[in-house]
Amino acid sequence: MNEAVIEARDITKQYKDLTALDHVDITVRRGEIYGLIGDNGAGKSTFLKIAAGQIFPTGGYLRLFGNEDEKAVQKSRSRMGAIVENAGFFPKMSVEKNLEYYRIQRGIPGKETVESVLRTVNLLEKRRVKCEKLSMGMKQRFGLALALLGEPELLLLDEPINGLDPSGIIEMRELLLKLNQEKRITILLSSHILSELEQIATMYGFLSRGGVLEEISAQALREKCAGCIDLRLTEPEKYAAVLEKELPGTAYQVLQDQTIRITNPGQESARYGRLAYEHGIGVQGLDERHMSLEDYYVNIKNRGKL
Ligand SMILES: Nc1ncnc2c1ncn2[C@@H]1O[C@H](COP(=O)(O)OP(=O)(O)OP(=O)(O)O)[C@@H](O)[C@H]1O
Repeated sequence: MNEAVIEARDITKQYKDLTALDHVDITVRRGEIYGLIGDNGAGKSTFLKIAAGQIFPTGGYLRLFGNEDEKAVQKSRSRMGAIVENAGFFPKMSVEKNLEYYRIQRGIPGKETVESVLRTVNLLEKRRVKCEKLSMGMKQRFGLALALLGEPELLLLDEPINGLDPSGIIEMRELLLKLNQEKRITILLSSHILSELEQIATMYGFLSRGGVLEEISAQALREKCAGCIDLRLTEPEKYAAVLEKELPGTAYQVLQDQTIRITNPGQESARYGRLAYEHGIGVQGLDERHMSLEDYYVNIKNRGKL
């Protein structure tokens, strides 16, 4: 297992009487693309801001690149790049001049750095364009260029695909994959667009109302979502009992709408239907499906509410 680059333990953030984060444990390991998932107000941005050092937790601690001591944590932030707030820039200044300004301000050596990051994010030909003239997608990539200035090992990105059109989304997805795979940059990002996240993330953290519901690797999640069969039945409770007796060990959930969901079915779907008929239970519908990240999220969120 790769070393942890972020270890958040028991992190709490209190804003007067509002608890934005409540004893949160999150571990991000080197090489991962870690997707933070949660509804509006779940605490994603708050966590990213704490990791980026823009705000401080009211409880718990954060270990960065193995450092826990306050000063060492602060120092190790030079190894990360972040777009957490909207990337600040001087609207009337060109893309290149803006980046050059930030390079100098942050004490990053090498005049060629600006050209190199512009090439990485595919903005080299827009170098002389004023920032205010950039499209939304270009602004997002400009923000990424800013975050990449210090050659970070870790990127923190809050909603990097928010507001992008379909081609902007594809471009950003390919860019993030390239940074992760070719430059070996670990990425922690939040997104509401689960179908997008599903295409790049290797690890997920589900946040709800300031707490972590679950951390799970993309591989484990794929296995869990490998397939399921939804059976709509006249007597779901009776069927559950039959299932436990006839096919012990079958993983199932009783859903609303008279439905039983069998996860990771070990049998052909017809076998589950036959089992109902054999016990006098009517089958009103049988639907074989794969769970998406979105389905999974809805499921664990509902479980969290119980
Ligand atoms: N500076 C602040 N002062 C007071 N409350 C705040 C502040 N910043 C955030 N909050 C509150 O903390 C909670 C978590 O907010 P946060 O922005 O972290 O959520 P989020 O998961 O990023 O949501 P979104 O998806 O809408 O960006 C919310 O209830 C929010 O209103």
